[in-house]
Formats: sequence, structure tokens, C-alpha cells
Amino acid sequence: MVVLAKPAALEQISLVRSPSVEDNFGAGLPVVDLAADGAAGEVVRACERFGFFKVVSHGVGEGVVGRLEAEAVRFFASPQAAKDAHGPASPFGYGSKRIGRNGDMGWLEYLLLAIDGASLSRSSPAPSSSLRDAANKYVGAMRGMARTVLEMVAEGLGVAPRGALADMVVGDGAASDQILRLNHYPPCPPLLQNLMPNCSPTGFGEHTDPQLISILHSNSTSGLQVALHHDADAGDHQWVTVPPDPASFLVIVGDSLQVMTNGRMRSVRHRVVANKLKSRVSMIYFGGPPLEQRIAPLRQLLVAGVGDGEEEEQSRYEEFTWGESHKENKLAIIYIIKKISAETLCSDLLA
Ligand SMILES: C=C1C[C@]23C[C@H]1CC[C@H]2[C@@]12CCC[C@@](C)(C(=O)O1)[C@H]2[C@@H]3C(=O)O
Ligand SMILES: O=C(O)CCC(=O)C(=O)O
Repeated sequence: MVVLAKPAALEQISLVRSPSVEDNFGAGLPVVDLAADGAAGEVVRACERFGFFKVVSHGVGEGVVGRLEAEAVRFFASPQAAKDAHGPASPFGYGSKRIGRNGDMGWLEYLLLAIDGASLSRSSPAPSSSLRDAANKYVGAMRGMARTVLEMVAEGLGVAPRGALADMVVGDGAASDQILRLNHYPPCPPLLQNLMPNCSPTGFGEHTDPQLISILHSNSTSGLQVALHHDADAGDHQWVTVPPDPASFLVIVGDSLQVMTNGRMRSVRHRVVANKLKSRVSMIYFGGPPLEQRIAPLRQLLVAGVGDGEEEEQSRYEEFTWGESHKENKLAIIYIIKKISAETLCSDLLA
């Protein structure tokens, strides 16, 4: 058991050893130019192989991103009492250090906002009208990108109609379950930097996203790591750092898309480690379906390529609705927030 000199400073936030620089993808990061010929095939390949990809040529104006990021920075820089007035996150609103309902802790503060149709929900108010306006424009852009990507997924997998998946999340009038999350990870405290040069506190613990798709933007501060799947279910994975690029977005496959594609696409585990020197600000749009949506493999994928007299592919997952996944934690079989145990604490601490 390790006792920190000042445990209260970290309030039980785990420490992780960051992968070395060589573990970066470098040129190997999956990148898709959404405007290029053959983009649908590239999207499917990246989602099958990595569970995420970087999007370039996305057509989202710099102003739309910059305006919301500036609003987020302004909110996070406001006095603690002003931020606390918008919390605690239950689940929507301002939250700090405590993430979700499972007692997970991270070196971050965040604003979780519900989306109703094409704009922020009136029932989880934004802290200011300027943040709400900026968020609504941003949400519009993210819905457009979610449609493009999900249509490409359907096209690339040979699923008809092209809007089969996209309509679940951004269909006209669909009461889908969309969320916008603004995250701020303050720099790693100087005390810890000195004590443990190779460690950082966990910003956001290891998890997969339960929805169909997430679209992530960050400022130029690093911290995001993804697990390259070898055999992730058997715990065989390698953490790699994704270099930040504010000019692009990262599309992340969620658990529901994994189920709907009967495991062809894999949701990707990811986590954030706090940066030693700079604040990281990220904005993430989560595209989930309506609560009554059945989460099960698309029938067309189970029968695709099955000849006469041959058995169709079996579903690898128990069927449930998106609403049930909230209530009964059904997706917990797939998504894992790993409580980092003593063995995974940095060896500097264990010494
Ligand atoms: C530790 C967490 C925090 C969770 C639940 C659990 C694992 C996955 C996280 C997310 C990620 C996607 C948005 C969110 C709203 C969701 O649906 O799953 C998040 C939720 C929360 O922020 O509460
Ligand atoms: O901040 C990031 O880069 C990732 C955030 C994330 O994984 C989340 O909010 O679910």
C-alpha cells in the first residue's frame, strides 16, 4: 500500500504512468478526409480496426469551434462559487472531480449539457445565454458530422437505407439522447510533478462511450490516450497518446454501434491523463438514440452473405433498449471504467 505525502491533495484520484513518446501513433494515426472519394470505406476500416479516427476536411468553421471553446474557458475561469451554482452534475450541470455515478474521480471539472433535438435542452440550462448560443451552433455542426459519418458507416457496410443509423441519432423529430460535454483538465500540480516525474493524475478514467458515436475536439494540450485493441477483452491492449490537433475532430465508436454492427466495429477504450504544464479543454458530442430504440445487431448484417441453406450470423449480444441500458447498466458488460489498482500505480510510488 502506498501512502502519498499529501493524499488530500489528490482526493484518491489515481496516478498513471504515461506511455512514452515512442508509443504515439505519429503518422500511423487513422485519418479520414470526409470530402474524399472512397471516404465511406475508410470510415468503416478505421472503425473496425481502431474504433476511432481523426477527421479532416470536416467543413466546420473555426469560428464555431473557437466561440464555444472561448465560452468554456470563460466559464471554467469564473469563481468557484459561480460554477458551483450550476452543479452538482446530476447527471447534467457542473461537476468537479467526481465523474458519473460509480464514484470515479478525475483531475477535471466539466459541464454536462443535455440536447433536445437540434439544440440544448431547456431543462438543463446553460450558465449563460452566450454559452448557450455558441453551444447551439456547435451542436448543429456536430449533428451534421454525425449524420455524414453514420451514413458512411451504413454505406460502407452495405446497409440500406443510408440513413438507417444516422436517423436514430439526428433524424428529424427523433427524440434522441444527445449530450454535450465540456471538460477542463487543469495542469498537474507542481508538487506531484516533482515527486513523480513519470506520472500524472488521471484526468478522465479509462472508459468506452456507451452511445453510437462521439465527436471530440480539444485544444492543443495533449492528454488523450486510446487503447489499441489486440485482444482488449482479454486485457491485451497498449495505451498510445493521440497528439492533439485543434484543426481536426476525433470520431469515437460507441458501445451501441459495436452492438448494432455485431462486433464488426469496436468501441474504443480511452482515458485522459492530466498534462504537466498546460490546461486541456475538450468538447465532446455524444450521439445516442431515442430511449425506446432497440440496441441489437442490424438484421441486414446478420444475413449479409448468407447463401441458401446456410445459417445466418448469430447475435453476439443480449438485446435491450437504450433506455434499459441507463436503468439496468446493460452496457456495463462492454464498457468498463477501470478502478486503477495498487499494481497499476507508478512504480515510483511503489518503490
Ligand atoms: C464514469 C462514467 C461517466 C460516464 C458514465 C461512466 C462511463 C462513461 C461516461 C460517459 C461517457 C459518455 C457521456 C456520459 C454522460 C455517458 O453516457 O457515459 C458519460 C458518463 C457521465 O459523465 O456521467
Ligand atoms: O477530454 C478528452 O479528450 C476525452 C473526454 C472523454 O473521454 C469524455 O468526456 O467522455
